[in-house]
Amino acid sequence: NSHAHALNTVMFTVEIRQSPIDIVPHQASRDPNLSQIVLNYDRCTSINISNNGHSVVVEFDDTDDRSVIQGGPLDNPYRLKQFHFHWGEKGCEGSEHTVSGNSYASELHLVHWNAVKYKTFDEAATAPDGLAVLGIFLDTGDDHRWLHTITDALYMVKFKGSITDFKDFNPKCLLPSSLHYWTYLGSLTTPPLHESVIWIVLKDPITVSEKQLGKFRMLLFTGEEEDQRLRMENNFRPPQPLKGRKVRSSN
Ligand SMILES: Cc1cc(=S)c(O)co1
Ligand SMILES: [Zn+2]
Repeated sequence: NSHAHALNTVMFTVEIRQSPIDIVPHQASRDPNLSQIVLNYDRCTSINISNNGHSVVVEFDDTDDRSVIQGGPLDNPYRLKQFHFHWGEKGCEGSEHTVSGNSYASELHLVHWNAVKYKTFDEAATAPDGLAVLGIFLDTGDDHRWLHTITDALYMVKFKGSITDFKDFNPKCLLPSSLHYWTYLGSLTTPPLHESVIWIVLKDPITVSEKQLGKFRMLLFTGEEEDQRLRMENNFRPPQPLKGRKVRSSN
């Protein structure tokens, strides 16, 4: 009898540019050719806020170049698609990138995609120069005067799969005073971990209060219909091997 030979080829992806990483400032090379980054968010259109079971996400209208990031390591403008956060269960950890081994309480990711070279976000998300993610550290201290707009809406997206309108929010209010940054080539930090991200991590954190951060920890990983309720916390990936990559520093 004939043997059915299944041609099951096993595919291995070689992971050489994974994120996040530990950033060691004095090992980063100051690159005079690195211009400042420019954020043109004034005409941004926020649409909704949702809980996707990994984080809380605010999405934007990315059908044209109304809100883009450019300059720095980027060859062309990248369109703002969404922003989301990563956080811990207590103040001392929660960020994804670390600085000389030190974590911040949380990290905000503003996700942009290269609409000049690629037709859709999904196509860009698998290309080596497809995405540009701006990372901003959150430190704990005083209340952040604008973050309450987001934390006041979190009760509406407590459960995985929940979504609600979230209009007229401009994330420019979440930026620190300085746009000095580190940049390196990396990946998404959640599955499918595509190696498609040009990372731009701001050196200066913003400050938010423990009370405001605590509201993120009331979110759930689980859906309303599930009997198990799992608090959404520690949704951060630990630092990954640098594998010889160079981190550059803006002036
Ligand atoms: C697209 C995207 C980017 C990041 S950094 C994330 O955590 C999830 O999805
Ligand atoms: Zn992220």
